Amino acid sequence: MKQKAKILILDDDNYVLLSLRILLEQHYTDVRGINSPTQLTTALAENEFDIVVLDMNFSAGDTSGKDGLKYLQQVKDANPNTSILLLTAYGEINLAVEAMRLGAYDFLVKPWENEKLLATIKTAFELNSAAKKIEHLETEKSVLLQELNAPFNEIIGESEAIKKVFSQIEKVAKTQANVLITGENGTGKELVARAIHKASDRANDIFLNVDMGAISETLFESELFGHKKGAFTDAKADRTGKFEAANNGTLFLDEIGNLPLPLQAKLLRVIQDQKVTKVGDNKEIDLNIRLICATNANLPELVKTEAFRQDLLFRINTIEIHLPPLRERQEDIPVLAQHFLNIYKQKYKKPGLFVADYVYNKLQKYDWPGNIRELQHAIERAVIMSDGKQLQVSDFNLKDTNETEIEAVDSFNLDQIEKWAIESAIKKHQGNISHAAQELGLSRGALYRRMEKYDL
Ligand SMILES: Nc1ncnc2c1ncn2[C@@H]1O[C@H](COP(=O)(O)OP(=O)(O)OP(=O)(O)O)[C@@H](O)[C@H]1O
Repeated sequence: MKQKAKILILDDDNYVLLSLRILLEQHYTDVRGINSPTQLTTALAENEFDIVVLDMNFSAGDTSGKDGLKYLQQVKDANPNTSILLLTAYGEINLAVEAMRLGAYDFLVKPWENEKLLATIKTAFELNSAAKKIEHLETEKSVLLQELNAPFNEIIGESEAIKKVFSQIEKVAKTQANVLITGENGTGKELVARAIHKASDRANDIFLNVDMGAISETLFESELFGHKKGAFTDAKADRTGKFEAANNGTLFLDEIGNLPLPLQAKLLRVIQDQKVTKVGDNKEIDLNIRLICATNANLPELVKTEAFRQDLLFRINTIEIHLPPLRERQEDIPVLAQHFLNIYKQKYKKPGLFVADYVYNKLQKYDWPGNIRELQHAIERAVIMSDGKQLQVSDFNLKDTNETEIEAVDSFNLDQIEKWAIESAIKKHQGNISHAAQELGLSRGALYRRMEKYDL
């Protein structure tokens, strides 16, 4: 079968042109010939050639090869990815060197041997295709990296706690230190790991996330270290392990506290040696990996009960970054809520939606056991379910606090009674301020002023 390739031959000898075309057309789908350099500009403008076969000498009697070098440059300028094969009757080595320096793929002396010419063109074409594939993968990679940098990868927060985390990220990113990120589920541990990677010298390499809790004990070595075909019954082909795949980049081992003790020993060895060996192989692969681990467990406590190896803990926690739960950084709740609201307003095409201050107050009082992930989901759900312009507390479907009954007043303090009446009216009308104001006999503005006064 013919190879799908576009080849151009430029030679002022019509006999050479014809024989080359007949030869190459047997192997390639699109072969064109031109016998004058004056046709070169148009040919290059109209086509993207994979290969150009170029004569070196055009003006009769000129053997300096200068013409060939000039046209070589023209082809390169038109498309730097085209492979150029030069032909000359006078095989001068210094001319060949000069041509290669200017970017020619190879150089053949006339009269050529057909087999050699075909072999040269075949290799040039294969290299050219590989280069295109790499270029394509590079583009794909940069698109993926851009996606990773999308809104969900921005760390939002204004609290002292998150400012401390920002400063820790900045200090640690450029080093090679192993980092342990601790915090409850949904506090942003993975986000912080990605931020360290993005700010490190490895930013243009891979960030590979492995959930240690999700890997079965039997497949652990094969998944992490890889295996050779035939290493065990199900090993039908060679497999690259996560460590090898993350080489030169950052490996993020999430839920490291869930790793059973025997596997901790295996992991420790690889981290210590910075080398990995595939199951069923005896070749060692050198590793150059930035390791970031995360856990929601208290590892020192697990060390005390001998559920986690102390030596492994020392290896992974050169620097420790702790993410406090959201309930301990309430100042972040309104900015985070606003951030997610902006994202979901756009996603669900509800541009006018907003959240009143008193709703933010409620969100701040809720304890968010699922942390930022729970807040994010609550906002998404609220945006989907809302039909008006304003999100109400009831849209958030908050467990506990939303259902909490407003305690009845047990005093005759007028302020307390007024606060109670306002809270009750708002609750009765499910956060609809106009209706609550009407019931209370107040204007909307007056009700807002009182809500502010009582911090509702
Ligand atoms: N400070 C923040 N700013 C913006 N988004 C955040 C922030 N922290 C967390 N998120 C978002 O909350 C969600 C949960 O974060 P992430 O997965 O990083 O948490 P985690 O601690 O790794 O959770 P788990 O322990 O369950 O794996 C993600 O969608 C993340 O983008």
